[in-house]
Amino acid sequence: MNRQQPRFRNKRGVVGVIFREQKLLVIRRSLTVPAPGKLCLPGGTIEKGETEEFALVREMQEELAIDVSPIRLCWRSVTPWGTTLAWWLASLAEDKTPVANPAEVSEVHWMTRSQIRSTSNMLPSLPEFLGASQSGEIELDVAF
Ligand SMILES: Nc1nc2c([nH]c(=O)n2[C@H]2C[C@H](O)[C@@H](COP(=O)(O)OP(=O)(O)OP(=O)(O)O)O2)c(=O)[nH]1
Repeated sequence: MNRQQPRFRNKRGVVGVIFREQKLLVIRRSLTVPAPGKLCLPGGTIEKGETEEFALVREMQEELAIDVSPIRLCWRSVTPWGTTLAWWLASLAEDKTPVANPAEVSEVHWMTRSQIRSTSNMLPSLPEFLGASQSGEIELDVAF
């Protein structure tokens, strides 16, 4: 048979790393999306043809109704299910308040490292991110 193998392409995601007063913007996923109720950072799938920065800005708008400015990529990781994630530092104007889009997000919090550590039910990438930033593998622009 002369049929081409379908080309396997892993899903790609982008994650927003956004600080305010040395606290990290964290969300809890809604009950109607994959990984319902898990704590994680805001983000989502990079659509075909999008740059990472464009997907970042779009996802922050969709999930939290905020306009963020991408600063720089700070980490790349791969989930246990094969999604590659681009973690982008981004800034948010001080007078802007994230508002959860309930279709995707059930809670929004600004959290310290220890507050996140003492919370349960999170995506595995979140403690991995904390560990990598603590070990110096990830360089952040704030004390966290
Ligand atoms: N948003 C987000 N996704 C994460 C994190 N860690 C992690 O492994 N993921 C995974 C879960 C999904 O497999 C993938 C994309 O996230 P998602 O579930 O929010 O996006 P989605 O596919 O529903 O796409 P979309 O509708 O939001 O565009 O990345 C994280 O901290 N934040």
